[in-house]
Parts: sequence; structure tokens; C-alpha cells
Amino acid sequence: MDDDGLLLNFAAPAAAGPSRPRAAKGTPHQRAQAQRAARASQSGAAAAQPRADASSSATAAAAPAQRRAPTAAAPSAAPAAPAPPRPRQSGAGTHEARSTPRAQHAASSAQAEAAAVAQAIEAAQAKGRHKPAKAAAAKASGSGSGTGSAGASTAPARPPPAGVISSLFTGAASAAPVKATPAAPAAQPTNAPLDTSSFASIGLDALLVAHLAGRMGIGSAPTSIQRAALPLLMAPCARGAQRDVLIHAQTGSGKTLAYLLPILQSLLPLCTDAASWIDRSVGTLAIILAPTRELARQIYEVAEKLVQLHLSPRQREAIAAAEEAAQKQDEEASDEEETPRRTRWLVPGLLSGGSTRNHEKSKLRKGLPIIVATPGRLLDHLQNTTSLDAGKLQWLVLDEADRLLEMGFRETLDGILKALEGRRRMSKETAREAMREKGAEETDETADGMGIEWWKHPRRTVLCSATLDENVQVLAGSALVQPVVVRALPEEDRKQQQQQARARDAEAEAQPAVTGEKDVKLKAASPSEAPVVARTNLAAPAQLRQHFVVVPTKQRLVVLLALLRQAVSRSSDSSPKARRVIVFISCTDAVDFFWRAMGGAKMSDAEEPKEDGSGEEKQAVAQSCEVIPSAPIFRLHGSMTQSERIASLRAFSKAAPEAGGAAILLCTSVAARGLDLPDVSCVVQLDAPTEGGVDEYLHRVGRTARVGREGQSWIMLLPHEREAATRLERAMSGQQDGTPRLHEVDARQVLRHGFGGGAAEYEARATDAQLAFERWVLRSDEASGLARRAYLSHIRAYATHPAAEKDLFSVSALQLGHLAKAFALREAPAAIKANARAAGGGAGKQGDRHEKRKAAFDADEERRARRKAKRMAAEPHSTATREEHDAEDDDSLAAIATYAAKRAAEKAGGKNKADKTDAEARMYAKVRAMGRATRKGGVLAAHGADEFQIG
Ligand SMILES: Nc1ncnc2c1ncn2[C@@H]1O[C@H](COP(=O)(O)OP(=O)(O)OP(=O)(O)O)[C@@H](O)[C@H]1O
Repeated sequence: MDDDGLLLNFAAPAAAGPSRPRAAKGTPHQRAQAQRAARASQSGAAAAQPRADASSSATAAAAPAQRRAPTAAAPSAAPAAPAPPRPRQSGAGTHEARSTPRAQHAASSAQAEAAAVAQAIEAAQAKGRHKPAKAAAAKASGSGSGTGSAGASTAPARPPPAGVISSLFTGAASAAPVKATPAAPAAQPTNAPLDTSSFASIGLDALLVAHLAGRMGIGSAPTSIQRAALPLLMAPCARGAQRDVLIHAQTGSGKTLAYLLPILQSLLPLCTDAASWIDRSVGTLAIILAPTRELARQIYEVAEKLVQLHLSPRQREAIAAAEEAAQKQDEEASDEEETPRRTRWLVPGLLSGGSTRNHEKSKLRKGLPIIVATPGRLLDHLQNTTSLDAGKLQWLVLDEADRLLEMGFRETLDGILKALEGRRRMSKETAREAMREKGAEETDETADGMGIEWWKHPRRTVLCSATLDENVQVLAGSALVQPVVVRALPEEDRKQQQQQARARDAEAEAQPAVTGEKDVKLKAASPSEAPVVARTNLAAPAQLRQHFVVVPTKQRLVVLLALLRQAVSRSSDSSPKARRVIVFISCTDAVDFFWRAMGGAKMSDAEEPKEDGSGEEKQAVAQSCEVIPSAPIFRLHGSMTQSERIASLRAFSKAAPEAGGAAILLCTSVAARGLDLPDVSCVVQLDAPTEGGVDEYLHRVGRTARVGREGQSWIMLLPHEREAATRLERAMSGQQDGTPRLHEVDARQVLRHGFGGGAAEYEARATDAQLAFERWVLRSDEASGLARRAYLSHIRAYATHPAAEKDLFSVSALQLGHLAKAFALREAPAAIKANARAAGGGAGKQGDRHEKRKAAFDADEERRARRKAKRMAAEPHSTATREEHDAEDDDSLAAIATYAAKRAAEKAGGKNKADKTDAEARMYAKVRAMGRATRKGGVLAAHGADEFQIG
């Protein structure tokens, strides 16, 4: 990592530095909130509900009053020496602060907040809304040294659920510093275009060569995998010969063009005058399947650019120039100029979830010779849309095959393969009938009525993946016939092979038809058998600089901010290109929270702009964050609508076009595969992948360092997850030269680079940033709700790590109190859950579609949790299940154990009470529904399939 030039100007926090006096009487916004809180308090409307918003409103309201009477809640005195970790007692908070100069800033900044919180607690108590913290929460919060609650020293009997303010930089953060390891020398890119080969020399049509270099700006040199795959896929596909291909190459190595170019080249003969009768109605000749809508759209866009082949005068010149440069086929080139190709009919179409079926159907009626689709939507059309004519299909590509399988598309793929076979047989039969009608001598079972031999060659199927697991091999066994596995060569073989290639390229100039590359590692397998391919160790592009940082749980937020400040800083790398950063987060709620909080957190005490209720803030595509200035922040996750996802991705790709500009995308794993976003200079994994292990890690980091470009990646690990870095290293080491690729960087170094200054300064600035986020969370019910949901969903997601990773990623190892701070929450873990439940109904009432969807998701999760609890009772020794379940009810670990024990005891006693209760509940629900129907004059009918035969 470059140490120089990362000391950013932290203008806003500096202005709001340690000695900055805070507003004496509160802002007008706070005063307004105070009045509202007072009115609510008088009316006593919600006295029975433990609502978090009461504390948040009252917090702001109480601040001015508290500042007038500081003794009411401020810590009486900071300890003279660094305080030893002190377990928080149930019902009593402590404000931990060291009397070192650097700790004093945290104390002084936090004092005003502490006063406000203490006042809030009083307000909440006055309303009788307080709910004591559970023992489990106290245990979790007290486990570290940093979490204490403000005001404890002045009000020891006061329970602290509404506000916990703790210092970021106490015991937990002062682990032994990481030994600096010298950065590995920059490695040669492994996915860059080869300087020893050209598209022309490997047999690509001159028109395509010119098009790639001209309109598409790709250049004339293929990447290693393209050089390996193109000749194989462009060679004629004779019956019985090897024809199907499994492409296995690193991320960002140009796999998309490795299959799209051969497809296009094979269709070019149909674009000459000789086949001028062909139009869109010819049917679908190529289908490309991708696992996600985003990836499907991206491939579709590349295909769309590729088919823009029409012979404009400029292109003719380009072709002539390309052919002159290649010094070959002069005669053919001039022939081509006289007979311009027609590619107008080559229309690609996108069929993917999220767009309307009717619109797609109307496109299919017109004809789509090239289809890019997601599997579910394609199968749907194959089954229901008669105008989808795939009988003459020549190409089928399954991109990101491993992901397709991981996402559970196996059955869908089988269905698609069967449907395609059926269509092919039917089409062939129909054509044969037509030929027979024309005359017996013309009968040719491979030609259609126009004499084109669509069925002469079998369909070619291509599987693509950056990782090759056993599932992919099984799929390859059933979907591919006599497959060839094509891999790009590892670095150590490359130089030697390049020399051989030079010699071969020289030969190729004399013989344009390329019939295969000797340096490709091929392994054929017999049909219907999985190709026997040893699972190779995986590798990230060699030029990618990979880092990991072990972060104390409660510093997650500020370390993330520091990393982002550093990543978007102009001085963080010498490239003049725009800097785009992708941050992977484990769940959609957490993405939403960080995205909104980054836009909402304000460093100054200036009055917040009033929300007008129009929801504009929510609908904006980008947020701008005061802590990370001049880098618009976007988000992407599966709960966004399709149009939001497209708008977000487009805006992120187009943001900061000027040199040195920056943009940040917060996303879930939905963006991990295949997405080719321009100029991504850094990938940050705030959370390690919960599924997919090292494969997923590689796909995520593969969003940067593409086609030979530089890039850096960071993964943030909690202290108990440190070993994960060693495992990643081990999994990746096989393809590397033994030098460690994953470098550890001290969290303090990240903070220093991100926030600037010495220890006292960066700690003060990080504290200010943290407080700004906490203030934002307290500002409204909506913000608090977002933070709580993010926190709870994060824990749920954490519990989904596979059993093999549970030794590192166990929910029981999480410091829940500290984790709450990482979500800018000042509530104890038990209170978070209670408050989230209490506020749960609000989301639906607001009519917000996303909130409703998430609420439904949460309800589903709850149901699953209950089922798991039942299973757990049946199998009390299954630790994996127990841990998974822990996450569902993070603040009630003890309660779950009790519940499990109770259920086990019930079962042992032969009284299956809970089951009976469930059945009863279902039956009562049924009776109630029937009663309602009767009252409304509905007709009731019992049928044999019903669970309860209620007369
Ligand atoms: N020969 C080439 N020269 C220069 N750029 C290329 C070349 N081939 C492809 N590219 C560009 O490289 C980028 C990455 O290509 P692509 O998305 O196909 O990679 P990939 O191997 O499929 O990556 P992933 O495994 O992440 O899906 C694209 O922007 C593409 O335009």
C-alpha cells in the first residue's frame, strides 16, 4: 500500500475538532423535536409501548437542558489512567474514557451526547416505557472493554437501554500492532491482452477485427483465454468431432468475447448477399444464459455493440487497413468490399426477470436471432411463448455456470435443455416434410425449405466459469458432448508458450485457418460423462494487490470510512482514471442502512434540512457523504426494483468521468459475478462472503484488476475471524509462486491514512465521524429502524456461513454490543430487538413496498427460525443448527437454549404440545376465515384435500 499522499484533508471533522464548542441551546430542529417530545410525553399516548423513537426524540430534546446543567449526566470524572475493562452491570452504564489526550476528545465529544442520552432515559422512564436490558445483552456488552453507557457515574441505578455511548478507542482496539510486511513487487498481469498475438492471426474475420479495434475500443490483441478458445470455437464443427467447450479462466480475462466473437463469426456467412432472404424471422440461432439480470443485461449490451456491423465508408477503410496490416487475403478483402454484408437482421434480445413478459413476447414475435436470458424467464418462454422459435439453435452458452448452479437453476437448466432438444427435433421433422413435398431427390434431412443446412452440425454448447467446482463438472457431463476444457495458462508457462506462439503466428500468416492451439490444456471426456478435470487451485489476477485488516468490532464503521476515504483519494494511486470503489456487504438491509446513513450523517451541528415527506431522499440514486467528499455513493441489491438496479449501475458506471473523480457502490453479492464495471480501482469486503467461500471471494475481488489493469482489494475481518485470511491464502497459493498475496495492514494504519494526522488526531476525527452517524440514527424513527434492521439482518446473514466455517464465523463469537456500535446504534442488543419488534408495524403502514417486502422476508425468517428451533430440539447435539438459530434471536441465546430444552423435554415426555398448538392455531385460523366468509355471504365448500374437514 502506498503510504505517501494518503493523509487526506479531513476538512469537516477538523472544523468540528475536539475543542469545537457545541451549540449551547440546541438547533432549531432539536428544539422542535423537544417540543414534540414534551407534547407526546404529556399526552402519554404510547406509554405502554417500549419505543426507541421516544428516546431518540427525547435525546435531542434533552440536549440543551443537559448542557445547562452538566452535572446531571456528564461523567463525574474520567479515570486518571487507562481504565481496565469493566463489565457493565445490568441496569447501569459507564462512560469509559481514558485521561490520555487522545481519549479526551472522545470524552468531550461524547459528553454532550451522553447528557442527551441520559435525559432521554429519564424521559423514557417518566413515560414508563423502559424495558430492562436482558442478562444476555449485558453479558455481550460487557464482554469488551469499550462499551459502557453514558451517565452511569451520576445515575448508577438508571438502566441504559435507550442510549449507550462508548469510546471507540479503548482496550479492544489496542491489540498488538501488526508487523509491517514488505509489499510484494508488482506482478505481471495475468489477464491482460497478449502482446504476442492478434485477433487477425488467430483467424477472426477482418470485419470483426476492425470493429473491435474501432467502434468497440477493444484493440487488436486477444487475451490468453481468447487466444486459446477462439480457434477452437471458430473451427468447423463436424459431426462426431469435439465441439463443446468448457472455458475456465480468471476473472476479467475477457470470457464474454471469447464466446460472442465465434458466435458472430459463424453467423457472418448468413449476412452476405447470397443469403439476402434471411431476416429476423429466421428464428433464434444463439442463446446465452446468465445467472443474474445485471449480467444478462451486460452481455446483451456487448452483443448489441458487436452486431453494429455495417459497412460505412469509415469501416471499409478500417477493414482495408486491418487487412493491409495483416497482409493477407487481399483478394477476399476486395471481394468483401464489393459485396457488403447485411447484419441488420442480427438482432439480440434480452429476456430476463423484471421486465414485462408481453413486451418480450412482442419482440419474440418479430424474431430474435440472438437471445441473452436468465434461466427462469427463458424456460417460461420456451413453455408458453409459441413465437419463440429455437428449432434451428446453433449455440447455447451457459455463462457463470457455477453461479447458475449455486442459485439453484439446475432443474431449470435441465428443463431448458430438454425443451431445446424437443424444438430441434420438431423443426427438423417439419423441414424434412417440406423437402419431401418438394421432391424425393431433394430430400435432405439437414436442410430446410430454403436449402440451408441448419441441422448439418449439432448445436454447440459452451460453459463458462472463473471457478470450476464439482457441480459444474456434473453439469458439463450432462449438457456438453465430447467437451474440451480450455484454460488460460498460468504465468510460469506463459513466457515459454509465447515464444512458441510467435513461431506459430508466423506460420499462421501463411495459413490463415487456425485449427487449434497446442498450448491449450485439453481434456476430452466421453459424452454423458463429466469431464475429468482436476479442481485446480484458484487464483486472483496476479497484478491485484490484496489486503486484509483485522478490525475491532466497534470500529468497523470508522475503519470502513477510513478505507473509503483512502480508496477515493487522488493520491492513492497514480492512475489518472476515475476511481470507482465497490463495497460488498452481507445483506440488503445493511446496504440500505449504510447508504442512507452515509448520505444523512452530518459532521456539523447545522440545522438538518427538514424532510418534506415526499420521499425524494429515498428515491435519489446517489447519496453524497460529508465524510467522503466528492464521491457519490450508489447501492445495488436484490430487493431493489429492476429499474432502480439499472439506474444505479448506470449512474455508478458513468459517475466521475473526469480524471481522478470517484464513486462508491455499496452492494450485496449480487454484484460479485461477471459484472464488468469500468475503472473499478478497489474492492472492499466489509463482510466476508457468507456462501461460496474462496470462489466467492475471488469473484468479488475480480471486479477490479480486469484485463491487465491494476487494482487493490481489502477484506475486513473481526479479531476472531483472522484465521480466514490464512485459509484464503492457502486456497489461492497453488497457482502462485509462493509469495503471500494477502497482506495484513494494521487497522490503525488504515485509520491514520484515511483520517490523517497522528494518533490523537485520527482517533478524534474517527470519533467525530462515528458520532455523526449515531446522531443520524437518533434523528428519526425511520433512521433508527433502518439501523436496527441492518444490525439484526447482519446477524442473521452471519449465521448462514456454512458449517465448515463455523469455527471462525460463529454468531456466539460476535460481540453484539460492539456490533451495535458498528451500526451506529446506542441501544443494548436486547433493546434493539425489542424496539425493532415494537416499530415493526410502522413500515407496512407507510406503504413502502420495500419495507413490506423486507417485513415479509423477516416473517419468513422467523418462521424458519421456529422450524429450526423444533429441529434443534429433536437434535440437541447439532451445533451448526444451534448456532444458526442463535442468530435468529441474537439477544436471547439463553432463551433459545431454554426453549430447546423445553421442547426436548416435551418430546421426551411424549406430549407434543407445541405441535398440537400449531395445528390448533391453523385450525382456528381456518375456522375464523370461514366465519368471515360466511358473514360476508361467501360460499363455503370443504374438499377432501383440505387439512381440516370443518363443516
Ligand atoms: N482482448 C481484449 N483486449 C482488451 N480488452 C478486452 C479484451 N477482451 C475483453 N476485454 C474487455 O475486458 C473486460 C472484461 O471482460 P469480461 O467481462 O468478458 O471478463 P470475464 O472474464 O467474463 O470476467 P468475469 O469472470 O468477472 O465475468 C470487458 O470490459 C471487455 O470489453
